[in-house]
Amino acid sequence: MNQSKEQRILNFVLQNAVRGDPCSVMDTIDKYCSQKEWAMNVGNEKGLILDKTVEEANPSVALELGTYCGYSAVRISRLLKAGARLLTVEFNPEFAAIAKQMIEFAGVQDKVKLLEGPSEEIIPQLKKKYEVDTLDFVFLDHWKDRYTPDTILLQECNLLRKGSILLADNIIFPGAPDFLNYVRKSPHFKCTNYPSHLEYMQVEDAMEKAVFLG
Ligand SMILES: CCCNc1ncnc2c1ncn2[C@@H]1O[C@H](/C=C/CNC(=O)c2cc(-c3ccc(F)cc3)cc(O)c2O)[C@H](C)[C@H]1O
Ligand SMILES: [Mg+2]
Repeated sequence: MNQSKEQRILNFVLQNAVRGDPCSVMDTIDKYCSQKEWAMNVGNEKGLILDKTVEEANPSVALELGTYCGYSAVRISRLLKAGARLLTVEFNPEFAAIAKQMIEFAGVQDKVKLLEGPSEEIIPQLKKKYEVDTLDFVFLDHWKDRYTPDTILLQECNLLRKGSILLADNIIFPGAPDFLNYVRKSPHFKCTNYPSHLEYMQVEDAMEKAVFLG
């Protein structure tokens, strides 16, 4: 059975990156996806915006929706302080298996908990099953039409506190128009837009930061 693109990306990392070195893993994925096969990792340009937002949040507990191959899970978790953790949610078993290997190869497995399943099922379990009080940082990078329902669900589950930082990828391309409308119109969020480019392409994209005001 021939390999998937995601399997080829993982194999390229296993053969070319430095085990235990998150930056080497990120750089190797970016090299493969810019030179050989495009893939929807957040990439290095928007990755820098992600880095700065994670550093601003300095989270004890972070959540990522849409693990895919684990690129942003590695990127986020490398910045976490001792004892801090990232919960990352992926419902496709093949991608979850690839991401798990990517996270372990990068050596960040002690900071990352990969939760396999749909976000709408997992979010309501975070408090009781995963011992979460509130989330300090949330990275939204899953199906774009799920950003809004999951943001509403996070509020309904009391998982956000005054100052919780949400960061959403792909505001322009593929776009998340209903999410943009929702957070910008909501009195409960203070929004900031960060223009950038689509990963590995010269196409406009942007990220949106939405700080929960309580
Ligand atoms: C209903 C279940 C919801 N709950 C869920 N619960 C758990 N996991 C979920 C849920 N919904 C989805 N996932 C997982 O997250 C991942 C999905 C990621 C989606 N990302 C994009 O679609 C995108 C496209 C482009 C793009 C740009 C230009 C192009 F030309 C083409 C594509 C660029 C980008 O940066 C992009 O992030 C993964 C594949 C999928 O299994
Ligand atoms: Mg994305």
